[in-house]
Amino acid sequence: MKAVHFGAGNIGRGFIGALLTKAGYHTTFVDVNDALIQAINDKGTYEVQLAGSDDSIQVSDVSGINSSKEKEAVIKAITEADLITTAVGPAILSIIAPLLKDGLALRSEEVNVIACENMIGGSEQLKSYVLDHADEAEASTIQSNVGFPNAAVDRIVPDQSHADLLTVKVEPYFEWVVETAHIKGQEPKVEGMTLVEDLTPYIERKLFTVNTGHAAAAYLGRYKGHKTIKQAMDDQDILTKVNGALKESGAVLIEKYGFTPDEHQKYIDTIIGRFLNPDLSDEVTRVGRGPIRKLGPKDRLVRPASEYMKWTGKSPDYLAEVIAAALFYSNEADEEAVKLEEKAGQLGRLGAFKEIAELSDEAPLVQVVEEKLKQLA
Ligand SMILES: NC(=O)C1=CN([C@@H]2O[C@H](COP(=O)(O)OP(=O)(O)OC[C@H]3O[C@@H](n4cnc5c(N)ncnc54)[C@H](O)[C@@H]3O)[C@@H](O)[C@H]2O)C=CC1
Ligand SMILES: O=P(O)(O)OC[C@H]1O[C@](O)(CO)[C@@H](O)[C@@H]1O
Repeated sequence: MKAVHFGAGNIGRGFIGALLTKAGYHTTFVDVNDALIQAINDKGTYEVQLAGSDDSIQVSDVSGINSSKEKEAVIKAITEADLITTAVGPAILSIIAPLLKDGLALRSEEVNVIACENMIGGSEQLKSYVLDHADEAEASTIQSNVGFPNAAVDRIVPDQSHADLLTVKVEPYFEWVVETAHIKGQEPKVEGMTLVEDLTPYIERKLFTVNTGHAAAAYLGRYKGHKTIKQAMDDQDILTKVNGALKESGAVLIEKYGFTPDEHQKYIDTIIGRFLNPDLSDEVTRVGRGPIRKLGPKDRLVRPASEYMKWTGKSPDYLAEVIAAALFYSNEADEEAVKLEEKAGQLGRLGAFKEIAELSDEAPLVQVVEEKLKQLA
């Protein structure tokens, strides 16, 4: 069996690629990072270290293609693949779409494309980008043959620094949930992949707990000058606020999806334990990366804060403080952080927030964030 995986980064090598290989797939990584691709092809194997133990997994039977240099090779790999996955980041899905379209349009057999990104509806979004580049005949072929099932992926994989470029250290915990609704042909059989009929409760619980809590630690931590998530979480004031933010997002999840308060609290506690893992050094700048995306209307901060107001009628004080801290976020190495600062310079922080979160002056959340901005200023 052959898999093509776009993005040989942290999640690509440390999570999806490792599971695909274990399930018996030869995995071809497609990436634009030449050093990574060369190393994959030179070695044909890499190590995944499990944080907190001496255990590691040797991932073999892998190869790589540099998509900026070898487009025809990528197209060929797509036409031969039994499964296609991505972990490139939400903003890159539109960039890989034209090449993906070229390969998918040549297929006569069914295949599934699973976007493993931190976003709701990632695979469907990728499908729409792919179809944007297809003519009528290509679109018809792709609609008939290609499934784009949505997925949720959860495993903390920090940025890496090892003597071997390919080695990747991951937390032992992982969850990969794929929705069956849009699968074409046979369901993929990958140990560690859970198939569900309705992904919504899984993706929302994950995005609005793991990612909301992580973002809270990152933005509050950065605001107070902490370097890593662990350092931020060891600050009692931040720990209290992260728990507060998760109580607010949790209240919505419990109402909407019927999780019991006890089971949801256990889920939160497990996640807090994961953030405190002493064997993973995760920089607040990695977790806070892309603040404009993270302040978007459907993402991990604004969506739960707005829904908390709607479902409980109460003020989302903790989430609003995290949003305010995010509006103070600064990192000159992060393109979105630079843009956010420019926008805040032009419109003021509240103005920038309204534009990014697509909220009007009258939106109740805007008023709460305004108060929190005054307190942080
Ligand atoms: N790192 C983590 O703990 C987790 C990350 N995710 C999600 O997984 C996705 C990937 O994240 P990471 O692996 O952390 O990022 P990463 O930055 O380590 O990996 C992304 C890879 O995509 C490659 N890439 C960029 N442009 C490309 C293009 N045009 N074609 C092919 N490859 C391209 C990059 O060179 C890089 O190797 C994101 O959506 C992230 O939200 C989800 C769960 C956990
Ligand atoms: O990958 P993103 O969406 O930029 O956000 C970082 C977040 O994603 C993760 O990498 C994995 O869920 C978390 O570590 C963190 O919450």
